[in-house]
Amino acid sequence: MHLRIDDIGKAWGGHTVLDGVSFHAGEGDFVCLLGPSGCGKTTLLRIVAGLTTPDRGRVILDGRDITTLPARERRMGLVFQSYSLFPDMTVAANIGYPMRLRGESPAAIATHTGQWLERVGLGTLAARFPDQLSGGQQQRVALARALAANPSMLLLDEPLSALDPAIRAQLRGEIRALQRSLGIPTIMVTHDQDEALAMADTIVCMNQGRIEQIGTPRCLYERPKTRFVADFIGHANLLPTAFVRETLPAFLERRPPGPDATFDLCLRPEDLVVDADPRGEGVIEDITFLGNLARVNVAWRGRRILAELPGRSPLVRGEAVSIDAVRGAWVNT
Ligand SMILES: Nc1ncnc2c1ncn2[C@@H]1O[C@H](COP(=O)(O)OP(=O)(O)OP(=O)(O)O)[C@@H](O)[C@H]1O
Repeated sequence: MHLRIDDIGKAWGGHTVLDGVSFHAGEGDFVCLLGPSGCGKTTLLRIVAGLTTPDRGRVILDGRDITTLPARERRMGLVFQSYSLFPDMTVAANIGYPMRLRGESPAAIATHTGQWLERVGLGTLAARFPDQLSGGQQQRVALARALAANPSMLLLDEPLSALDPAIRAQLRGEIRALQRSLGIPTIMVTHDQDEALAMADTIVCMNQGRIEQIGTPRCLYERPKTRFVADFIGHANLLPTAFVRETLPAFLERRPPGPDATFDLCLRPEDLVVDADPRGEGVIEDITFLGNLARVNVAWRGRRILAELPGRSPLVRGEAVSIDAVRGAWVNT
């Protein structure tokens, strides 16, 4: 299966929500639509699902234009933030529901339901009702129900955001492992950058209805193209070129910015080297010991820099330091 989104536009009541959005999801890809609240992620997912009609552009699945195809004919598995299970059906009946719709025999439904229950780790809970399950268990049921319909794609809208952090982290891994074993192309909406970095093969980073950048998690973190991406994914210390020229001349010589544009240097907290130095121009404002690393705020010529230093840093608050950068990315502003 291969999905191509081509130049999608959508407005609600004269307000543009999506403006020329294009990307593709290949065989087995896990794509995250990442961006702040209101940037159009859910609208885009609903357009893929066939629940919202775009004003312009096309949705192409395996070479076939499905832009106007009704949702029920698209065979897409959907999981939303709210669990949306049938409250008066047991776990087994919820999972078996799409198979019943397809007219499978009771024996086949029982066998397949059992297999799905095992796959999502709920083998012992088949007879329970949704209100007797934790949030994480309910999302596993929702996932199994979506997959039991044998969908061509899996579409997930903030499936983990109602769960507490420990379950969330565990389910991230489980969803990814299941998705990989099935090889089913998946699009997940999230506003959580950690979730996108941990789960995605490809991140589509959106801002105000447009795509800012598409790439692997590593690419977006290491080489953000815009200020928005640098700020939205991870922590970014953004330094204007003139400031870099004065403070990090050796770095500037090694890694000059490109021509004919305005650039800031994006330094991630772990890109910095901070050393005790009585003649240094930085001052440690604050230091937090985190076991395997120390997080420090440094006042540096009127700026505030966040650095993460490996190991058990001997630096103390108020100490003078010198600052250097081991790597960094130039970001167009
Ligand atoms: N059915 C609708 N009618 C009118 N406006 C809508 C409708 N659906 C979405 N919008 C508006 O479109 C914009 C984008 O909404 P959308 O839900 O796609 O964003 P989002 O990035 O998923 O945000 P969130 O993470 O908050 O859900 C918002 O301003 C929203 O109010």
